[in-house]
Order: sequence, then C-alpha cells, then structure tokens
Amino acid sequence: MVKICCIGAGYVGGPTMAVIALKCPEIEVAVVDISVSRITAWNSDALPIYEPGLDEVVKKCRGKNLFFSTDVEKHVSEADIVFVSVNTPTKTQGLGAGKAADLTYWESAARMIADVSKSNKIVVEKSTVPVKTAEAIEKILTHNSKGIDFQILSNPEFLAEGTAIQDLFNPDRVLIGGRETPEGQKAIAALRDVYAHWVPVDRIICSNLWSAELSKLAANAFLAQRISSVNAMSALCEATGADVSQVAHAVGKDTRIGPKFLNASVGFGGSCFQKDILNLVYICECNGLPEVANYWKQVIKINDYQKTRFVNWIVSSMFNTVSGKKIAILGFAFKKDTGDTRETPAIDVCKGLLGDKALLSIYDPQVNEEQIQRDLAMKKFDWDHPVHLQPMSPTSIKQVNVVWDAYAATKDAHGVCILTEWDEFKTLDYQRIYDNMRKPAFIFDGRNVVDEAKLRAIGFIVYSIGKPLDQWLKDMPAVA
Ligand SMILES: NC(=O)c1ccc[n+]([C@@H]2O[C@H](COP(=O)([O-])OP(=O)(O)OC[C@H]3O[C@@H](n4cnc5c(N)ncnc54)[C@H](O)[C@@H]3O)[C@@H](O)[C@H]2O)c1
Ligand SMILES: O=c1ccn([C@@H]2O[C@H](COP(=O)(O)OP(=O)(O)O[C@H]3O[C@H](CO)[C@@H](O)[C@H](O)[C@H]3O)[C@@H](O)[C@H]2O)c(=O)[nH]1
Repeated sequence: MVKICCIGAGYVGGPTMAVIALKCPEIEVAVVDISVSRITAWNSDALPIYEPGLDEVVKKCRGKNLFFSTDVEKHVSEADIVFVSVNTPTKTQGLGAGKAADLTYWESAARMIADVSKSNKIVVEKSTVPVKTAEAIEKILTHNSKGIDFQILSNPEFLAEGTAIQDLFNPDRVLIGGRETPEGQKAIAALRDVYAHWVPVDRIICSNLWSAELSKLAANAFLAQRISSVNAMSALCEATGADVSQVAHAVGKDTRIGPKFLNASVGFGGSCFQKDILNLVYICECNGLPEVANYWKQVIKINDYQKTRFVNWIVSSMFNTVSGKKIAILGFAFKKDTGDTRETPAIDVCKGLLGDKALLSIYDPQVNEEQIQRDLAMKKFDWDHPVHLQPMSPTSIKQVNVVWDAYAATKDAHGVCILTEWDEFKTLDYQRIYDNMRKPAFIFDGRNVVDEAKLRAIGFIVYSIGKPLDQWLKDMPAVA
C-alpha cells in the first residue's frame, strides 16, 4: 500500500489530502501538524476550517484511509510520498523583510524529513515557495541523507477558498514539476498516478521544477492584477459617471479577456495574493529586474489605494468625522463561504475607521469575536505562523463590538459597510434596518451586492464601488 504523509494540516493540507484519500481508497493518507489544537479539531466534529463539502469528505474517509496526527516523525518515516504544506510567511525582519518568503517552517520540515527517513522518498512542495526553493531543499536533504534517495517535486496548489472541494474534485489543471533525470521523471509519474485516479490526464501538466514553482506565483499575480485593473477603473468610473459593472461586462465579453475576476471590490484579500506578489517582487529584485518588480508592486499599491479610498468616502460623506459614531460592519471574512480572515480588506477598513475614532459593530456569519479582536490587534504579516506561535495581544479593542446578527449590528448605526459578499446580505430587510438607524443613514457597499435603487428609494445615501455617485457624495469629496 502506498503511504502518503502531508506535513501541515491547514487550509491546503487538510482539504487536499482528504480528497486524495477519498479518490484513492487504496492509499493511506496521514496529515500531521505541530499544532495540537488543529489536529484535535480535525479529529472532532467541528473541523478547524469552514469549507463547503469538506465535512462530508472527511467523514467518509477519516479512520479508514485518512488520519490526522501530531506524531509527525512516525508518519513521515513510514511514507513513500511526503507533501509539505506548511506556512511560508512574508519575512518581517532581516534580509528581504516585508517581501521575501520566510522559509523557516519549510527548512525545519526538510531537516526533520532527512533525520527520520529510513527509506527513499518523494518530497512534494505543496506550499507556495520562491523559485529555486526545490534546490535549497534538495541540498538540505542530500547533505543529511545517510544514503537515502530523495526526489523533490513541485506540485503547487491552485484551490480557492470557499470552493476548495469543488476545485480539488475538478481542477483546471494539476501541475507537477520535477528534475529532468530518469529518477525525477519516475517521481513525476508516481505523483501523476495519484492524481490520475480522478483528474483527466490531459489536465495534468508536467514541467521542470522552476517552471512549476514560478507558475504558481505567476498565476496569482495575473489574477490579482485583474482585480487591481478593474478596481483602478472603478475610481475612474466614479469620477466620470460610468458604471464599473457595465464596463467590466463589456470588457469581459471579449473572449480574449473573459468575464471572470472582474468584480470591482473594496480590495482583494486572502492569505495568498499579497504575499505571493511580494515574494515575486523580491525575486525580481534579486535577479536584477527592478522594472519588472515595480510593475507587480503596482498591483498591491492599487489594492491599498482601493481600501484607503473606501474609508475616505465613509469619513468624508459623514461630515468628515466618524468619531463616536456607530458604524456597522457586515462581513469580515476575505470572501464569502469561508471563515478565513487572513489579509481580509475588512482589517484595513476597520483600522482606518478606528483611526478616525468610530465605534464598530461587526457581524460575520463565520467569524467569531476572538478572531476579529486578534486580527485587529495583530501586526501586518504576523498571522501567517502556526496558531500557537502567533504573537498574542493581551488587550481587546474596546471600540469594537462583535454581534451575531446583522440587525443587531445595524441598530442605531450611522452607517453600514458591506465588506464580504455573503449571500444573506442581499436579502436583508433593509427597510427594517433603515428604520432602526440614525439619520441620514448611509450604506457603503464594498462588494456591490445591494440594489442601490431600492435602497435609495427607502431613503439611504448609498455608495457602491465604481457606481455613479449620489449627489450627497459628490458634494462631500474625499481629500486625504
Ligand atoms: N490557503 C490557500 O488557499 C492556499 C492555496 C494554495 C497555496 N497555499 C500555500 O500553501 C501553504 C500552506 O497554506 P495554508 O493556507 O494551508 O496555511 P495554514 O496556516 O492553514 O497551514 C499550515 C500548517 O502548517 C503547520 N506547520 C508549520 N510548520 C510545521 C512543521 N514544521 N511541522 C508540522 N506542521 C507545521 C501549521 O501548524 C499549520 O497548521 C502556504 O505556502 C500557502 O501560501 C495556500
Ligand atoms: O473579481 C474578483 C475576484 C476576487 N476578488 C477578491 O480577491 C480575493 C481572493 O479571492 P479568490 O482568488 O477567489 O480566493 P483565494 O482563496 O485567495 O484563492 C486565490 O489564492 C489561492 C492561494 O494561492 C490560489 O490557489 C487560488 O487559485 C487563487 O484564486 C478575495 O478577497 C475576493 O473577494 C475580487 O475582489 N474580485
């Protein structure tokens, strides 16, 4: 029986391995982690992450050919294929701080693999890593190998949160990079055989190691660039009276451009886009390509600009002050159908409003108070470490109140900000919300989910990203 072990039971390791176990009943899959609380949760009825369809997959396989364990060394030593899906945060100190990927967790996993291995292994990079990481890992493994053969493969993950199970069941492609030697090709074939249990072979792309590593960073950079492009247009739409949804629709009808990833928003969030682009920027700089680095940096600058612009509209339209005013925040997760808050634009928007002394009442159907308080107290990039190693802030922010209901959040509020596109926000009773708010009542829709005409008819002053502005907003321009 082939044995697979995955180091890292996170958003990638957990769902990916659960699907491999489901689709390959003859393979034994162990997912291991240094975080005891994460493994306990994976072995319980309350899984550590919220992802539609995940519960069913885990329930079908757990205890049969899918195991979650903290006994990292045992499972690694027994495995034929070891996936490594640990954190690769942005460095906060030292060389490359604020840009380069911190490979501390990766390196410690590689050293442990070398220490405990007694048989040949295929080691698979599942984490997103800088180009040429495989070479570094190879060096660590071979210098400590005691005669064991390690083949390194790059198999980046392209799943998106909220649709992870769907994406894993039916991926656009699976990418496997390896050495162009007979041993490397044999390792590629072994991993291809695993995916071929359910992925059509023409969707399994094989390449060299560096192409696979770089393709992951490139794909995320291209996706994020589309969002920054449409968000840049949204500012111009507001200035000219064009409607960004109409512009995006017209542009996306060009089959060369396509309709996806053209939704203007308060900004992209999530654990990957910003981190991976910063990583790409650093690699460009290290390779003497400052112009290329600056090109990609601009994608992040526009994203930051979009969040700042949103906060400025809120403050300027409310007579240039939100001090002591209750503002309801609907949605805190970085997108719908996930409880993940990593790099969510809600953090920057909330911090901006708190900087102007607002009182925030926050509601998200999947994010609890503890998480929100942690996020608002945490320093940039500190989130991307194993939970038990994250710096904790002892105090919670008093201006922030977290509630479990959109109506409670909006009661007596001066303004409402929609920051995540949860479906339930489309069908709220906005008349009831309006009746219970202070007047004039404002809605700032950072996800373009509400029907502006209907809300205006109720009496709201409405700001929607990239849409023609209300006269009220035109009269109160934001000047930073
Ligand atoms: N989240 C996504 O949607 C996504 C998609 C594609 C790729 N990625 C990449 O995959 C990697 C993992 O991302 P994630 O979102 O799953 O992160 P995560 O923080 O959810 O999970 C990482 C896990 O690794 C564990 N870990 C760290 N060091 C360890 C070690 N030495 N031994 C055992 N366990 C260890 C941590 O405790 C944590 O549970 C990152 O490189 C990320 O960029 C993420
Ligand atoms: O038209 C759009 C599409 C997305 N977003 C925002 O962009 C962010 C990222 O969304 P999405 O890409 O759907 O989610 P992620 O889970 O971050 O997935 C991205 O990052 C993963 C980690 O690398 C990759 O595996 C995926 O392929 C890639 O889509 C979210 O804040 C979205 O709200 C927009 O603002 N407008």
